[in-house]
Amino acid sequence: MSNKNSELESLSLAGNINIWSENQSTLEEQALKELQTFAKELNTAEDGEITDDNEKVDEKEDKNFSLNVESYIKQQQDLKKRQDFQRSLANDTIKSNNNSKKRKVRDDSDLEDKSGSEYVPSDDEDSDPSYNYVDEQTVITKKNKRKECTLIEKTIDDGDCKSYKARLDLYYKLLEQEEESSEDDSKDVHTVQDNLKIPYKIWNKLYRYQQEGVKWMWNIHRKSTGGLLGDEMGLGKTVQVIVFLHSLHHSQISSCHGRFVGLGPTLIVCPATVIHQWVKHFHEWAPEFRAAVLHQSGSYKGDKNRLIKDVRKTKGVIITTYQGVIKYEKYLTEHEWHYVILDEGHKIRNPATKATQVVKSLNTPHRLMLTGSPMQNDLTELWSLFDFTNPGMLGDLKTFQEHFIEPILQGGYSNSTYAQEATALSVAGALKDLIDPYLLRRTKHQVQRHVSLPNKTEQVLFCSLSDEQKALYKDYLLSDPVADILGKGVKNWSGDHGVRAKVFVAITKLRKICNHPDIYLSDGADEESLRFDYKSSGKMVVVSALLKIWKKQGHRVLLFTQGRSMMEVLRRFLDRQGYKYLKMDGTTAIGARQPLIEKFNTDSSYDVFLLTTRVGGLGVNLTGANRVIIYDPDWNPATDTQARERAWRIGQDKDVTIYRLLTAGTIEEKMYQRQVWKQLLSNKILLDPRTNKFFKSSDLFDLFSLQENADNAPETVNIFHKSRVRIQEKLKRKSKPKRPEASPKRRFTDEKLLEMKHMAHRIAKSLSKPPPESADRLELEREKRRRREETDEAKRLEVAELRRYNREKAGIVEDVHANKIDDRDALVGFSEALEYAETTARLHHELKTNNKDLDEIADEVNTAKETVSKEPEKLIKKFKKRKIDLTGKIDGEKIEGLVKTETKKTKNAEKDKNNASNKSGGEDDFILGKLFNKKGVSGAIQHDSVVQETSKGGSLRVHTEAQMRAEKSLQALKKSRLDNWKW
Ligand SMILES: Nc1ncnc2c1ncn2[C@@H]1O[C@H](COP(=O)(O)OP(=O)(O)OP(=O)(O)O)[C@@H](O)[C@H]1O
Repeated sequence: MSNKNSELESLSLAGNINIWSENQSTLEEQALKELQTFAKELNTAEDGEITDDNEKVDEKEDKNFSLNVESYIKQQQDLKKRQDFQRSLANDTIKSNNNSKKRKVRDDSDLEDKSGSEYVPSDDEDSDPSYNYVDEQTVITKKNKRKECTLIEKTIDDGDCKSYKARLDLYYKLLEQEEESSEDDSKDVHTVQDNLKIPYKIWNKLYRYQQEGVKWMWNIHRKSTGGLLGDEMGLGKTVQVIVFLHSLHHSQISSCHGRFVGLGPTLIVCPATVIHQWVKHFHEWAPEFRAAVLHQSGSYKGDKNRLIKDVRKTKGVIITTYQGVIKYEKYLTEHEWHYVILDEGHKIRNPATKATQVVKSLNTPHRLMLTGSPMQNDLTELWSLFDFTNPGMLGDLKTFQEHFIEPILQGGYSNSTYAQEATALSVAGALKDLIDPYLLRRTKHQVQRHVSLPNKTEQVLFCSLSDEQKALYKDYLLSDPVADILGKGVKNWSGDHGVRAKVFVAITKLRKICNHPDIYLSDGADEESLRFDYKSSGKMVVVSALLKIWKKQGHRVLLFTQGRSMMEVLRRFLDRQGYKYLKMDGTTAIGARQPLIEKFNTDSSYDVFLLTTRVGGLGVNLTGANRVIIYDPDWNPATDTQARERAWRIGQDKDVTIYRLLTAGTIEEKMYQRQVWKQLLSNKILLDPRTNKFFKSSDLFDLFSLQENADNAPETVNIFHKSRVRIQEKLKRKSKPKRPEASPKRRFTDEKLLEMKHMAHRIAKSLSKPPPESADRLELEREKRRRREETDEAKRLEVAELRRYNREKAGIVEDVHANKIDDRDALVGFSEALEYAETTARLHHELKTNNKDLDEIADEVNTAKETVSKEPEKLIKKFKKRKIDLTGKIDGEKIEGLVKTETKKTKNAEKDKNNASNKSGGEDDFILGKLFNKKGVSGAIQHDSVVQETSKGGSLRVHTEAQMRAEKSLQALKKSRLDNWKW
């Protein structure tokens, strides 16, 4: 049921929603009945509480996937041979499967989720694998236990002691060989703050910010507190933690009054999908550690309590899931752990769940949490996370709610008063200061210079409803259940379970219609009669177009959807269209997940990986793809963000494009708007307390409406007009060139313009002193030589000045190019300045390289001046046509690139990169153009620029009163800490 609860909670978070309803018990009962059916059919919950039955089936499946220990040892010794064999086997199997396609289609019908339990999001990680189709080559059903999973290989953990020892022997042997052949002294260690020792060969493999991360963990270790490593997804949190643990082990420092020397027994809790990824990382980064999986998919098949004791004795690491801590609570809580580490720690964001309570009760002096999305829906979640890492630091929940959450929320609404806004700013600032020492968060943008990730573009595409969808949507809005919700008088609907259930059911129906009308129609109907034609869904038409183009361009795609029935529709579509794909959702056995991921990453013949957002979107590395489609939005922004980050992370070398699909004018737009609101709230605490407020409070009428003109102007595009993608305008401009309308806004002051012109003149003058009229050829040569002999330093200064100047101009030109500057004077000003600068820079270069003599140069400078004064319009046109980027490049060329000798080396690299990014940008434009033209996309916005908007400094004034309020909040917190002292 917690799936439903989280949905309902999200709904209730949707602002000040007021509805009117009478207690109509029949409808309520009906709604509750539907909910119960959903829960039964779904069989799992958000926090993954699974039934024993599920675990049994899971165990069975996982056993089937396990390789035995002996074969594992052999496998390690002769890995390459086996891989070759498997590759040939793969080819054979693919061939044979192609032949038996017809048979497979018949099997697939067995696999259909007949329950109709969707559209409840399948957010679980350990769902019932009562059927399980690992991929198109591997089909396992309850009825038909046929299995062709020999292709799948999984990392074996160290649960089984024999296999651990065998792995260690092999590792030490390899190490010995390596040390013999290497001239380096690999025993050299790097020392952090006097006593934490890390072998250089590991330390040097870390990126600079990762080294900082290790230092930060060491600092909080020494302070005996906990902390939250909140780096953005894919920056290597797992790696940093493993290196830190390894260095503790290596340093053999005694801690906790001698109870632990080096690293003591450690417990890692993570989502099921990534347990084997952890093992893999341990084997790679700290092979000495015994990393044992406490889960059915682990190699240890005996009594789990024995395993725990055994691993503790060898000071090893136990890796388990959030369900695992519940299941083995008794065993886990009776021991002391040196470290407890929660991966994807936001899983305990709900303070009331069992998993949260159990992990908080574990006995340990050191708690670390890893999550790329520390705050997802609201501030209570942040409290819950810090209540684990630093118990009591944020006081009790009630005090925190009253003194922090309330004032921050109040100031976040667009209809809040100035005083509320100022108070929110102060309180958010105070909260940020409080948590800062215990939260280390680096964004990809911040560490870009270290990791050099490729470009990423992320756009939200607003798709039209098909006629059939539109008719169904309208019908449903006019139906009795919706009339009932909207019609009568319950004000505080979110507190009324009956009404909440009804709202939930109604929203679910609307979401189904948006995804595919047949999913909605299949509720209770005979599915066989439905065709699931892709053309019946506006979004699927867009998916079809995107996949077609990407296939041609050689891009590989992650296709995420929320629920299993939509996944099934997409799967049929991929089958019919002949795409080669893999598939992973809650029904995929845990042990099969990591091998599937590896398979997709390494076998480029797969076009698409079809995933449910919550299972495939969390923690895994899917860099084999460079295109991502998020088919339907989640209420929780972090779920979608996590999904998109699977491809754009360390290890990705291609530019990544992400499209989030929304059906214009419908409930999906409202969901996206809620996402943005939550994201901004999270930014307020984690990034910048001055984050803009923008959101109006929505009401139920707003949720249950259809914006009829959405095909022309989706509401969201209007709200975030600044982030609009102007493809349509570009297209229009292409067909009919138009002079841009003059903007009343002047972007540059007269002084600025004058300054720009003077600067250009000065540069021009200094570079092109005309030769004396009477000078003969010899005189000229002498003059040239004399100038050449000017000190290099002086020349360098000139060049530096030019570069600085040009960089400034490039920014301006970009603004003009993006139509942000339309003022004619400003245009003339900057065109003049740029023309001078460009001409003179070129001439300067030619002067240096002796390509021209001074006479010619003087002539050219004069011509340039004349052009500027006579034909400003021509110049404007010229510069407006040219592509400029902020790094100072025009048409992909650096202006300062004219000074070739100095920039040659970097120039090539820059140019390549630039070409690549232009290429991908061009491809995106091309695709958007196609979609806008024919495929029913009515608008697009840049997602990142929507969520990164922060308010301009001057709009918020911090009042003394607001500061006093923040002070009061802190006092209340201190008092609460004293009252509940536990840290
Ligand atoms: N220093 C490094 N050198 C080489 N590869 C690295 C390094 N750091 C991280 N990686 C690789 O980058 C990828 C992402 O790392 P990891 O899974 O630890 O990220 P994460 O921050 O935990 O992501 P998420 O939040 O999505 O779980 C992995 O494939 C990992 O092996």
